[in-house]
Amino acid sequence: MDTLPFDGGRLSRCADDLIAGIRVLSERGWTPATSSNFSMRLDPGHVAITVSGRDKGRLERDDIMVVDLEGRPVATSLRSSAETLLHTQLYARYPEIGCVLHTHSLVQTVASRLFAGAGHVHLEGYELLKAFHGNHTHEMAVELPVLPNSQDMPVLAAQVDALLDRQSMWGYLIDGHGLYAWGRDLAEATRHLEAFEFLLACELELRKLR
Ligand SMILES: CSCCC(=O)C(=O)COP(=O)(O)O
Ligand SMILES: [Zn+2]
Repeated sequence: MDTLPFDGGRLSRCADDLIAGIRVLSERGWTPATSSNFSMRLDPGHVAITVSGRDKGRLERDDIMVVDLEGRPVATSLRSSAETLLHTQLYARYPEIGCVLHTHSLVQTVASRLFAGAGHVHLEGYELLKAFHGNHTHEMAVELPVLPNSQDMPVLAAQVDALLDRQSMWGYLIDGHGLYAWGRDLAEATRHLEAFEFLLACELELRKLR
């Protein structure tokens, strides 16, 4: 019997953790209509990622597969997320990244439309900015980029790479699409995702009141 090029036990543990975390996000309504995709680093060269087209609120172990850092399936005939390249480009670029989360919440999608013209959402003055790794005060600003949407993943990935060449960041919006957020592990990526969601909701509320 051939041996797998990754640790099967680690895959099972990652899949279980990922599925439990995704279920919480899905129960909040952040993964409508099979949207969204999620991944976790297995080892320096392999990533566990959701299979394309699955209902992300009802994932089972078989809905998580393995790809290499170029997004090629490993030891499976399943098709990984259509947006796999947006995950693997982050793992390939930053060895410290351990988890990438992508959701399509109402708040994220509305905000992406509203701020697409500006190209970013300016987040400043919020205590919750301290939720982002490396931030220690509310007296700072975070620019959350908003990229034009595309069905061409290499085009989108090139836009993300160009941004990462200029600024350090923990996430970005795609216009009319959703949010990508990441972190060193599942807990940190989830915290970043939740912080972006909350801060975007604040910005939308402020728009209504002004
Ligand atoms: C039905 S949502 C359209 C695709 C998308 O944006 C998404 O997040 C889910 O795609 P996947 O291939 O990862 O299921
Ligand atoms: Zn998507």
